[in-house]
Amino acid sequence: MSEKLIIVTIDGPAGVGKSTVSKKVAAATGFTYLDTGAMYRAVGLFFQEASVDLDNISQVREKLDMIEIELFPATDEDSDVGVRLCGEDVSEAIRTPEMAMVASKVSAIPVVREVLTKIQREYGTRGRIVAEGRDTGTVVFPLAAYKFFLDAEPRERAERRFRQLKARGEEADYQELLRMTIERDNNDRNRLVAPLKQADDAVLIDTTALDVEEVVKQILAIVNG
Ligand SMILES: Nc1ncnc2c1ncn2[C@@H]1O[C@H](COP(=O)(O)OP(=O)(O)OP(=O)(O)O)[C@@H](O)[C@H]1O
Ligand SMILES: Nc1ccn([C@H]2C[C@H](O)[C@@H](COP(=O)(O)O)O2)c(=O)n1
Repeated sequence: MSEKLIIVTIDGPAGVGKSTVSKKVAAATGFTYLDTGAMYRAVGLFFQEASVDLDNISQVREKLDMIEIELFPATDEDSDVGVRLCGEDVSEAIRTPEMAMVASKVSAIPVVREVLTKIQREYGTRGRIVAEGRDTGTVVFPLAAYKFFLDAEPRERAERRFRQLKARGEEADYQELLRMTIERDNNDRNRLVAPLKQADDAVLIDTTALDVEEVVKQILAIVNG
């Protein structure tokens, strides 16, 4: 496969470190980072603000047709990618734990996945992409050159999110974060459409006892061959 078409996928459950690791891998390889979760979060915010009844598929379809999502690069390795929703910068609004739960709910709606997967694949045609999410290696880019599945114990992932929120000076309740992590895992793993699972040809990395740099090093050792 020509180098320009290479895609790297990094999937895994909530709070495992996908975004952090993907940004570092993208920076190290000069690839573009694609945060597919940000798209689901943006759709969740749009639906919440428009009071969309998620069980009303015709209303969901109608509102989906109105959505314009634009991702723009993070200002630095430690910040999240920016997102404009219908022209409005919602980069911070989509990053709350509550919005993560809304995103997890809307991501179970087939037509939402259909629309966002199409957009994600359009990004992929450019090649040299590090895509992270739940289904990037199983559904979005099944022919990706390198696939990784990051995992860690739920308590460790909730602890990581707790430390992340505290470092941002935000209020955080560990027990609530653990509950939300487990709920999101159940939603993402058990939904009928594009459930969270390791692609058969993905490299599994249990990050429970690894730090960020150790995970990035393992990935780059494979990608750089
Ligand atoms: N291997 C690791 N060891 C310790 N901390 C980690 C590790 N990987 C990531 N972290 C930290 O865990 C926190 C959550 O990471 P990140 O936001 O990248 O997770 P995520 O998988 O993208 O989560 P979500 O799917 O909920 O968006 C961050 O503060 C990050 O620095
Ligand atoms: N490829 C993806 C990415 C994300 N989702 C859903 C499931 C997550 O709980 C939610 C938020 O994602 P995050 O920003 O936490 O990675 O969006 C999905 O179904 N498929």
